[in-house]
Amino acid sequence: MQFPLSLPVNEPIRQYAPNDPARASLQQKLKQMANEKIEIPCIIGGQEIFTGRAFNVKMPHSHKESIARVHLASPEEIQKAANSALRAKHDWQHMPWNERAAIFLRAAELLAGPYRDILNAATMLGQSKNAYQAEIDSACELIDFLRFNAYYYQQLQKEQPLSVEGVSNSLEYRPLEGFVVAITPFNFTAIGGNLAAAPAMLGNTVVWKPSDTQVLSAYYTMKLFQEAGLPPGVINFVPADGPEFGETILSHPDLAGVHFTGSTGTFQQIWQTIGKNIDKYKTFPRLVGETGGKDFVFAHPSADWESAATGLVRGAFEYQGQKCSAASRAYLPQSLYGKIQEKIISDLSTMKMGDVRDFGCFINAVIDERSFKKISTFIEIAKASSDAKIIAGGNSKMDVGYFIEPTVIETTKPLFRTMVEEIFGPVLTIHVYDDSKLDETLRICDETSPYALTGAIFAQDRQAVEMMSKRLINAAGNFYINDKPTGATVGQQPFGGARKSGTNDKAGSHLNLFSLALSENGERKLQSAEGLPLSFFKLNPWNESMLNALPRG
Ligand SMILES: NC(=O)c1ccc[n+]([C@@H]2O[C@H](COP(=O)([O-])OP(=O)(O)OC[C@H]3O[C@@H](n4cnc5c(N)ncnc54)[C@H](O)[C@@H]3O)[C@@H](O)[C@H]2O)c1
Ligand SMILES: N[C@@H](CCC=O)C(=O)O
Repeated sequence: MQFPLSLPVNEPIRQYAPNDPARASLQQKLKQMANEKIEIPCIIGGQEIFTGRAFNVKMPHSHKESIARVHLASPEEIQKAANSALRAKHDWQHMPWNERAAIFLRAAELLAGPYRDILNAATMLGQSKNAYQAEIDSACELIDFLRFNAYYYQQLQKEQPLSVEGVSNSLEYRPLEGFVVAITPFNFTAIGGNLAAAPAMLGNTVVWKPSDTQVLSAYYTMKLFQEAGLPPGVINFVPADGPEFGETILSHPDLAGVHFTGSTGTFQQIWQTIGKNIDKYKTFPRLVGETGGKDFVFAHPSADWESAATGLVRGAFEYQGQKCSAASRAYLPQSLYGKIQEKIISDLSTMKMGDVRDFGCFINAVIDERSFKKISTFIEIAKASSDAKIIAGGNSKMDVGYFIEPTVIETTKPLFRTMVEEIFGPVLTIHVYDDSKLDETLRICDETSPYALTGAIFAQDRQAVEMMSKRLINAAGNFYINDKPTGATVGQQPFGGARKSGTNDKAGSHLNLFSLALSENGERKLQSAEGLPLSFFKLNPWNESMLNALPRG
């Protein structure tokens, strides 16, 4: 590895076009993986533990096919994982930082090479992503997280306080005292890997609980880290029942931090449990949580209607709307609505839905039966209401896989239920506003949902862009201008939201490293002739990011 590190470039995205050899190679890996049924153990202190408390991993798009059996940790293994993290801490923390970073940079190289097909195939089969959606997640985004975080880690160590004559000040960047818990969601393989790897790179040791419905790709991510040379016990891989895991791990006295991504409800539960246990801990655990969203697209009458329609279709329906950033409510002016509606319906009619192994399918399945039923309930609510009508999609079937058509609801009520609640599926609700009611509609958009994750405005009038950006400043952590609200790229659009969307610690930037995984320690040495004693102070610069608005032209 080359140290010092230079600023990385984002990993190029493979397209998997019909005659591309990369496509044939990925198809072969899909075939192989679909035909094997692996046993997935807990990996604690480097040891594989097959607990026998097992369940089958099924493909969401073909739920009669099971591709793995996962062994869940009981409270006993969860405790073991915490103890293993504590045992590994001393040696790991004292390894030179560039040696630790080198392990994760090696993982990035392996993932860009021989592991690419493995992680992409596991993400496609286990989470029902098409090849392109898997590529931007489990290959490119995870590679970027690993490379950029190593670079940011290097850079932030250069952040040192002022020293004046006779006084030498320094900041030491060190891991938290205790262990860190990474609790990760189903929808992004890269988020799972990053939530575990980022604190580890900084010298923390970690207990990682992946989601039940992402465990296949999480397991291969863990194998990748091991192959890259991660010492035993630095990351302990513990598939487990969520609430049981929470109750057990969050009462451990050495809990130092939680690195979480998932729903708002789960994060609130974690926070409450930590509050309840606050007297038990040796330190105040750091809490970093990126959570739910009800992301909007707002078109101004000056908008380029074609861009707005494309932004809506891609923003709402890529990966079946199961991105926390997915557009799920839209405010469109009456003057443009006819043309936008026509293009949305026409674009959707070209999108094939089906199995991920058919590379022609843009739309695949939603993650599981629970999700299928929840999303279908929202569609039924719209069908039954006189305040709403379905203008595209609306059908679903689960005989083979959990398939829900991309569905567009139009409502006359801006506070209709599907405009307010997170659905996390392929459902977009549109409210058409009278052009003269722009001001009132902006207020409604800002006040409708408890979340503030992503949002996009479409406008060509520069004064309108300025005015709308100001009016919606607290409504989104990632704010897009003339672009869809999804697809943040590491290093380019640090990602995270405020209000009920999380602690806004901006994954994919140095701010995330400051926020969770570092503790800082400043020292002032007075070296006067009188021989004044050493004194000591602490700095606390880990405030929430100020990056609320990240305009992109
Ligand atoms: N803001 C972001 O960056 C971001 C990114 C991805 C997903 N999300 C959000 O995640 C949600 C979808 O993911 P999900 O369905 O996997 O979320 P989830 O909240 O159901 O699960 C997340 C993780 O928490 C675990 N868990 C559940 N109950 C727990 C408990 N009581 N204690 C400890 N752990 C517990 C789960 O097993 C899983 O590993 C959506 O709300 C989406 O908006 C947000
Ligand atoms: N970072 C991703 C969303 C992650 C949440 O699911 C995006 O910007 O689309």
